[in-house]
Amino acid sequence: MASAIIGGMLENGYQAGNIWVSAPDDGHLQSIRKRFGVSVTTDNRYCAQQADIVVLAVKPQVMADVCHDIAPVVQNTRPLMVSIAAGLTAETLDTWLGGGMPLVRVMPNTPSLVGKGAAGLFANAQVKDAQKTSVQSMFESIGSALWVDDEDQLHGVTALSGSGPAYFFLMLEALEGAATEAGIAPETARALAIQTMAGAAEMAARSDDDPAQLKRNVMSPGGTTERAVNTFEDGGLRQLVKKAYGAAFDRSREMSKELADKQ
Ligand SMILES: NC(=O)C1=CN([C@@H]2O[C@H](COP(=O)(O)OP(=O)(O)OC[C@H]3O[C@@H](n4cnc5c(N)ncnc54)[C@H](O)[C@@H]3O)[C@@H](O)[C@H]2O)C=CC1
Ligand SMILES: O=C(O)[C@@H]1CCC=N1
Repeated sequence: MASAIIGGMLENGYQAGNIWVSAPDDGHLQSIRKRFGVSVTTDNRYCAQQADIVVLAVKPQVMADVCHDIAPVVQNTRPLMVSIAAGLTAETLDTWLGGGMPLVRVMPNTPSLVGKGAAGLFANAQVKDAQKTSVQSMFESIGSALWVDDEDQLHGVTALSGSGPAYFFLMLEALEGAATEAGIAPETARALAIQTMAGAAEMAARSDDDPAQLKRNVMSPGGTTERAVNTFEDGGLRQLVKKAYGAAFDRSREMSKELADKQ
């Protein structure tokens, strides 16, 4: 996710010379330096010390250690902290960082890698408007960025756009599999399925009609689509989507509680 953010920022006029990246593996860092021209270090404290904005992009399970390590530095320099970790609340992160920090939580997604990300953002009370604008333009450089007023809504964003790419990849896998079994060459099945998904998404984004109407426009009475859509409905697709969404939502809440207990 960090590489996606850096790539998007550089393509949109941010200067590589203003970006520092820290990670434990020097080999990995050197490939990032070559790819993006950014400055690199294995020292998280040194990295944090350089910054007006510190983006925390590690896995939730290692976040406590990273925050405790940089807390003395950021308490001194007071940069804006941005976390992209799933589940970890602003309060938990702020506690780990020593308290009183301006902090934005972002839930991005992997299509950020191709500039088509969808991110939900939440700012704590310490964040100034100018800082909100800076974070918003960072994430708009890799897709769309929408604020939520209530941090709890980030669970809903995680279950929607954070995890969402996987739901659509699953649909692609299933469609491609069905078409291949019916005799279409695998590469043709994949190409047609991908283009159909991309085309449908583009139409939904551009059209004044809602998805239900766009769906009806494809369903000729007595035709093939009507038969397939009825099969989805009869098979309980809506209930299944609701259940899967709820499972991701509940897991996000559960992770918040588990991680808040970690010191
Ligand atoms: N993968 C996804 O679809 C999404 C991930 N996220 C969040 O983004 C965060 C990162 O996830 P990914 O990019 O998928 O993981 P990743 O494993 O690809 O990246 C984690 C990075 O952290 C670095 N790292 C590990 N230990 C470190 C330490 N002690 N100090 C500094 N850097 C360290 C690693 O070098 C690695 O580059 C997670 O918190 C996750 O919840 C959020 C939205 C979507
Ligand atoms: O699956 C996860 O926990 C992370 C958060 C959203 C996407 N990947």
